[in-house]
Amino acid sequence: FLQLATAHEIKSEQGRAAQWLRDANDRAGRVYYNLQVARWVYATNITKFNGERQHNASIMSAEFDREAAENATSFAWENFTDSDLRRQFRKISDVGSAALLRKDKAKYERLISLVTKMETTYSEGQVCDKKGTCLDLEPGLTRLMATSRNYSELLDAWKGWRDATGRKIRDDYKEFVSLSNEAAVENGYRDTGDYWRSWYDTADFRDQLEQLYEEMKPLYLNLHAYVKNKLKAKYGESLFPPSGHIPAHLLGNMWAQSWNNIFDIVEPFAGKPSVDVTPKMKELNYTPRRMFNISDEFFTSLGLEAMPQEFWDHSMLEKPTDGRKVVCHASAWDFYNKKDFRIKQCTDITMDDLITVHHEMGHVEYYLQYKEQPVVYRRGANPGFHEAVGDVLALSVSTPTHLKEIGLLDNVTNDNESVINYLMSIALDKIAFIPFGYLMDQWRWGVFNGSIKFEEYNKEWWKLRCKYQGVSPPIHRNESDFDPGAKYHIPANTPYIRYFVSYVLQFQFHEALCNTANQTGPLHMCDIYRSTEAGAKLGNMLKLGSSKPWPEALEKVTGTRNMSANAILLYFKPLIDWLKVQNQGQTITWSEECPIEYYTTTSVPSTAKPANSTGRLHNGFFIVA
Ligand SMILES: CC(=O)N[C@@H](CC(=O)O)C(=O)NC[C@H](CC1(C(=O)N[C@@H](Cc2ccc(O)cc2)C(=O)O)CCCC1)C(=O)O
Ligand SMILES: [Zn+2]
Repeated sequence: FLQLATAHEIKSEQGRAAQWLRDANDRAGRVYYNLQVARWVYATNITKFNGERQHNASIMSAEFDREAAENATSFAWENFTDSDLRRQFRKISDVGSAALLRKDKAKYERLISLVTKMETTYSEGQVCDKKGTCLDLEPGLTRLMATSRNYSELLDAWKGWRDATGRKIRDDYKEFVSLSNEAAVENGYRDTGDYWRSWYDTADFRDQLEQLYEEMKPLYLNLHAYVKNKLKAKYGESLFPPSGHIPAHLLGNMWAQSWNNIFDIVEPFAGKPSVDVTPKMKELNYTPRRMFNISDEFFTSLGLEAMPQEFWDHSMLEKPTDGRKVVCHASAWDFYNKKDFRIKQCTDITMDDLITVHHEMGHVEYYLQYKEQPVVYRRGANPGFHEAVGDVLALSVSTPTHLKEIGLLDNVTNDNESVINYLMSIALDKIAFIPFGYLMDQWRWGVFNGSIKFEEYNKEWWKLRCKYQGVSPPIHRNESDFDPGAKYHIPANTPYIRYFVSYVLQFQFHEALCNTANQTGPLHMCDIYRSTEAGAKLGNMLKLGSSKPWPEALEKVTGTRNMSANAILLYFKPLIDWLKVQNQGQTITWSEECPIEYYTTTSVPSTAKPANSTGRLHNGFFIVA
């Protein structure tokens, strides 16, 4: 047919196809708007009724996607000469899990019901003490993990959270995996992980990730060794397994994924102006609204879009006090009508949450910048780009000079010791995260491709946690536990490698924008505040959405088409050198296997007791006195 077709016929078919696409994009906008509204109503008011409404909206949206993909096949789009039409058709033809709808509607309904059920179990999770006082994850358990310095109190919260969430969704997750894989195969992929990686459109993606991890590993090993020594001094050597791992509940965070909350324990040089502005925020009676205004003002100082009035009118910036159950895990929302954009966050008055505010607002800025694109292109260049935007600005906001400028620091000293203190505070967030950001989807891809069996979900999770993060479970674990399920993104089925990619990209963007802003000092002191040139460079990339391959978007900002760890290593260079001196003569690695015996059954012999321990280590367990 094509050989015979004249250029004229192809041209007229492309004309018809372009018209069909415009119409399909318009209809998609309306369908997705209704889906987002239903999801928002449920996330901000968890009730049975709202859950059913959300479920039905998800079915409608999936039906639309499937039908649009079906109609797209009536065009010979693979042979179009117009590469943009081809790109739009390729994206419309990829329906994701909605492919299962075509094969078996009941299975698709089960798939989305399982995700809603797991995410709801997670969001309703609580830990109650003997007196019946119950703590939610936000703010109660998060504050406890950040501020408690009591080994067994931390352990109770750590174990309690896992009992209240992971353990409860273990079987649901197993069923979810098989349905999700069935959908992926129906959509033309080997398994769900294969589908998720396709969004990066990079042939050797896993090799590139491994390479980036290896380049950053020395920095992590040195930080881990230094922090472990400080924690041993604090809690006592005997509570640390001889294998070299750090018990996972001592790092100031429920998942040991960022360690900034234990800065006071690891601070290199005492007596310097504090880099933790949380006390100052409380002293100045900061409100969530003020935190969001600070972030909004940073974006507009760059010449980027301000949050529209609808954002301020309809966002949920605080945890409701009217008894409503909500999904507190922060999130940013595009309603695909070019007008409604929101953030839902149970904002706490902390530096951590000020960073999160910038992170979420970064998502909304991306939505605002690409809102004129066809709906199929209203995505990040790749998911890592979407996660990097807010964090890039937060790197500037976190500098002592910027914090002083906005009144959160009284005085700034930039002698060498202050610089080390500052870099340590940022490394506890950014470097500590690297192995966690890497291992989350290593585990999930293994589950999806079948190399990690259901009977070993938890064992394989802890093998990765021990190998990459060098943290170990502070209490015996078995296969009734499902510790991955205690991390939001697993029950909520949100992919995670995007954050690892973002932590690499955000330093590449930071370096490039600092050059554009003529910031000539060291990279870690750069603040792009008020640089409209930097803002224009960033904005022009954000406007692309996913309309171009991500290396092209990266090149527009940084001049290179490849991810590179050079920028993050440059940023932390003074700290790396300092840590190497601190760790001289020390072993900075740990034994690969976990310092804990596995009970492959689903119960644990009575001999192994929870560790409210004397600290004596007995075949991997802390035994009762
Ligand atoms: C409708 C919808 O779902 N929208 C998407 C956005 C989109 O795709 O358009 C969305 O809002 N996702 C929520 C998710 C929330 C957070 C998260 O989960 N962060 C990771 C890792 C991390 C931690 C610290 C940090 O500074 C940066 C990353 C974690 O907490 O483990 C919680 C706190 C920060 C970001 C997010 O914003 O990425
Ligand atoms: Zn994000």
